Amino acid sequence: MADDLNPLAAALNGRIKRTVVLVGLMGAGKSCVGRRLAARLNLSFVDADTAFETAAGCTISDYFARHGEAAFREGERKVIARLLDQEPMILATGGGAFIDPTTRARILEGAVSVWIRADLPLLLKRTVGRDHRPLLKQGDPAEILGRLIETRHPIYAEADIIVDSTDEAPDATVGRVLTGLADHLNAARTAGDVTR
Ligand SMILES: Nc1ncnc2c1ncn2[C@@H]1O[C@H](COP(=O)(O)OP(=O)(O)O)[C@@H](O)[C@H]1O
Ligand SMILES: O=C(O)C1=C[C@@H](OP(=O)(O)O)[C@@H](O)[C@H](O)C1
Ligand SMILES: [Mg+2]
Repeated sequence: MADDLNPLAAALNGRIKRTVVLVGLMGAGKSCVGRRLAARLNLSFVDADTAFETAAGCTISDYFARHGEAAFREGERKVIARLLDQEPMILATGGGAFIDPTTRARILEGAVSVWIRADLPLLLKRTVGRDHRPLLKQGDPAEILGRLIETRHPIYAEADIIVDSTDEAPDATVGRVLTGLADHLNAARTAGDVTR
């Protein structure tokens, strides 16, 4: 129930000193959960994909078609570096952002990272019929996502916090992120890390 989240969010009031970066595969729910999480924590929400599209003046699909994936990755890296220099916020990244070694190093050094983890059936269910993800149009989405699970999951596992997204309402995942953040900050405090 949504109201159960209030005490969890209240316990984090004033304790978020670094941007919280959501990572994970397409369809995991980073954008959806990130927006709700930000509202709960009274922090601003930015979706790195939207920020990229604003900077580029076109959709990610159009950008891929015109300039290719490598150019997108370069722009994505710059957009996220700029966002990480701003005041703490909730930042939903696109699924490939944390895979870039430079972006990953910056996130691990200066932010709190949360992997929103979901299994293949759920990722498929949430991405089917949506046509704004160019990578999923390059073949069979199940095969593509299956391959990305193999290559990317070990990298997402480097995140500070791991939260499972299940076939429940988005607020169930928001609650797990809030709990994960509280545990993470408590552990950092116990370890004497006052920067977190
Ligand atoms: N429990 C849930 N958590 C997150 N997203 C959900 C959930 N249930 C349905 N969705 C839907 O799944 C779709 C994909 O989510 P999105 O946030 O765009 O994923 P991502 O940004 O990780 O690619 C959205 O349409 C969202 O509304
Ligand atoms: O996984 C990826 O490489 C991508 C994920 C997308 O974002 P979402 O994960 O929010 O769908 C978007 O950045 C682009 O289509 C590439
Ligand atoms: Mg997204």
